[in-house]
Amino acid sequence: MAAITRLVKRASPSLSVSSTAARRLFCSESSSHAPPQDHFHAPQRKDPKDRNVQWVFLGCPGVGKGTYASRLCNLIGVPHIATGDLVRHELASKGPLSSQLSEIVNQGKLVSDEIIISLLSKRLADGEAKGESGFILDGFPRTISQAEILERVIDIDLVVNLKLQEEALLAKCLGRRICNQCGGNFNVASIDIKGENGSPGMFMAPLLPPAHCMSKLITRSDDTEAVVKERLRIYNEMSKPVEEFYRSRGKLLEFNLPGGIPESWPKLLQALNLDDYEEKRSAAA
Ligand SMILES: Nc1ncnc2c1ncn2[C@@H]1O[C@H](COP(=O)(O)OP(=O)(O)O)[C@@H](O)[C@H]1O
Repeated sequence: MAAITRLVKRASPSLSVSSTAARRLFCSESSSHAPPQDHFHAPQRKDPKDRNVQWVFLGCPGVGKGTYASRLCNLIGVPHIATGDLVRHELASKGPLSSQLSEIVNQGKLVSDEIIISLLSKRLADGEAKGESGFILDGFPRTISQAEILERVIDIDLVVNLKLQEEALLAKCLGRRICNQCGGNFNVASIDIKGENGSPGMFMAPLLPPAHCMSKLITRSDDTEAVVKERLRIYNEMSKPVEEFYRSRGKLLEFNLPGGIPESWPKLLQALNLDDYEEKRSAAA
């Protein structure tokens, strides 16, 4: 526990400071035959005191990375950058990549490093132009090669590995709903796992939308049972090793979700040393 506290303190020294914009990554116009890392310009590395946090959220599909990462981003004032959202945005824009992407995503496969890095670089460059500082990355890196490329160009302070009992993951993915008007994320699954043989039970209440979103709910095209199973398989094969990559660098914070948002959110804040963050921030203002 003490080691985790030290890790979190080291990773979030400037949480209460609205720091100046740190230099981020840019998308270069390099040839499509160049190795993926050549799509990044090396950023100027800044002392963590002079910028906001640069965190990564890892975890299986359905674990709730997006939910917790976006709540934390609202709390600490950094952008939530989810590569899945960047891919879906590209798909919806019907741009040159969209037909290629839709086939890959709807089979539950990973998009190539080259495409994902070019989407991420563009997002970071746009953010820098707007004066953003820091981020929480969600869904990237997802392979060892992505982690290595990222490490070459930017400092990651902390990696939060969210974990949930495996039997809940499929149900959580199948229960996901998005409001096609406001873009809000909801979940209609009610999960009630009985504890047995010493393993704890777990209850997760559905996260229902407000009445005005109810008739506008849509399901992601890749949230079908067959595709989710394939995504879970690919996570175990390609993304699980990324946990060890960061564990060996002393950057991994393991967090077992004890239940739904009401049970998990306060505990996550505690684990991140942010439980009294709002009070500290108003005291410092
Ligand atoms: N870092 C990445 N590398 C490769 N493909 C990605 C990456 N991030 C997102 N994708 C693509 O976008 C899809 C949706 O991603 P995401 O919303 O993060 O899904 P999940 O619910 O599986 O975490 C993935 O299945 C994959 O096809």
